[in-house]
Amino acid sequence: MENTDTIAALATPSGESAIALIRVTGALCEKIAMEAFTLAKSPAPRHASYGSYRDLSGEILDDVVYILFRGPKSYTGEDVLEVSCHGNPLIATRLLEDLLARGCRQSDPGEFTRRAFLNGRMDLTQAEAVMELIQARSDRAIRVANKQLRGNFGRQLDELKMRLLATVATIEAYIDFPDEDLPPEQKKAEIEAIRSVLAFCGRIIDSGKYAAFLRDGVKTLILGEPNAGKSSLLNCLLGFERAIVSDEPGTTRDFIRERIMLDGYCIQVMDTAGLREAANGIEQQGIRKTVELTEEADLFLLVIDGTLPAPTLPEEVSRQITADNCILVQNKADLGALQPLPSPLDGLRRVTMSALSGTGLESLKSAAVEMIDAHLAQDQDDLILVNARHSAALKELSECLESAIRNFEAGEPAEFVASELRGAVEAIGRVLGRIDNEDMLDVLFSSFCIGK
Ligand SMILES: Nc1nc2c(c(=O)[nH]1)N(C=O)[C@@H](CNc1ccc(C(=O)N[C@@H](CCC(=O)O)C(=O)O)cc1)CN2
Ligand SMILES: Nc1nc2c(ncn2[C@@H]2O[C@H](COP(=O)(O)OP(=O)(O)OP(=O)(O)O)[C@@H](O)[C@H]2O)c(=O)[nH]1
Ligand SMILES: [Mg+2]
Repeated sequence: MENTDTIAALATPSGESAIALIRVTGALCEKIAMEAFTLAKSPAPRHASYGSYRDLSGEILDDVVYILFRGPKSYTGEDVLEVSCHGNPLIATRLLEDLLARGCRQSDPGEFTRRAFLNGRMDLTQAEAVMELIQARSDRAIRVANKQLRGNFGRQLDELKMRLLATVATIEAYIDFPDEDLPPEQKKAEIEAIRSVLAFCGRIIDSGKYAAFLRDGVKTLILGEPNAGKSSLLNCLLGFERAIVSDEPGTTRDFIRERIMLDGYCIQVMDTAGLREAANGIEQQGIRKTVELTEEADLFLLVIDGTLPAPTLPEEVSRQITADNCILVQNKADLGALQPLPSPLDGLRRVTMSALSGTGLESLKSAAVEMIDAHLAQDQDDLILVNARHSAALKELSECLESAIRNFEAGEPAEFVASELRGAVEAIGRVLGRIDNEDMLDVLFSSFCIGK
């Protein structure tokens, strides 16, 4: 086996805490446990024991709880020793130093999970899900990462692989009989089968957009004329006074970004400079930035002062707005009679509210969640946290499949089509982690925390 050395790391954040956990994995675990806890025989596997940890000089460092997992029934698939000490960073550091003195090496980032992967405990999509889970910023992101950690994506890819291999088998069965061709009916069915794999692949690639929502939050831009109450709305959504509010038009110049949670979604809300033509100098720069931001926004909250005639939006902005991605917030409803809406604004979903008093805020929140559910989020059940590595491999896979379909239809030799499909099967294998490239693993696992 390539990983024979024993590695150790603090698995909990450094700093004062109730308990700190140090994890060790590799061949030395059992020996270390017996020596540090002065045991006559090996501790029962997967059994929590209380004991005094003595360093190499025999001094007691702390009274701890420890567990020895015997490989392969452990997180990494090798022997694992976990030591929970009192959560003083000085104690944890001394324990770790003693483990190093006993022959362990400080682990690299992600090295425990890398070993779990290399020892066949999980495929690469599951290893990636571990990191997604740790970094998830919303309940929904956690739910999706958890599914992926349980092997959801891997199973879907396996299914695609089986379907392609079935087609390869059918095609190859005819290679041995040069005088016989695949019957046209069957050829059609096989091409259909490849097409359905291709479509599935396309859906996974497309869901990358939603994966980005889960990772970074739905990018939501608060837009509108100066003084409409955009900054008041931001403050109202956040529940604290984040942005400066004043009755002077042109108050907000630089955009302000904050995160909120709405029904398990992470929302990245941005308050922007009010749009108007008369502006100059710094305000004009702020407006240019607002227009730039509209290009990458997922959702718009268009705020208007409901008591004034509705504004006309700059063309670059109105181009980005549709009934599927924009909520019209008719603000200042507390001031009484609201002006009628001109077209095309009357086609937008509308919420009447007062950012000053908070009336209508709940309707705005539910309208936003409904819009995300209906138009932005898709296929939530089978969702995958698509990353750049997956997209690249899936695009390669799609190209193999497209080319196989083309050549199959053009009547190219069966061997040729079959070999292209085998190429596609290999591309699936690469997503799962059957890879020939250590460097790629280095890059992937280096983004993990130490001790994970
Ligand atoms: N103390 C502790 N808590 C932890 C972890 C850990 O490593 N240690 N984990 C680390 O991320 C997560 C849990 N993941 C784990 C995954 C597999 C095994 C394990 O021992 N698997 C064995 C036995 C399975 C069984 O008994 O059903 C196996 O798969 O063979 C342990 C933890 C979160 N909490
Ligand atoms: N009555 C009433 N006043 C409001 C409401 N919302 C905002 N205002 C007032 O409208 C003025 C402008 O509010 P802001 O939130 O600063 O407006 P803005 O859209 O951010 O303005 P700029 O940053 O200049 O583009 C302030 O005096 C607010 O107190 C509301 O719902 N009702
Ligand atoms: Mg403002």
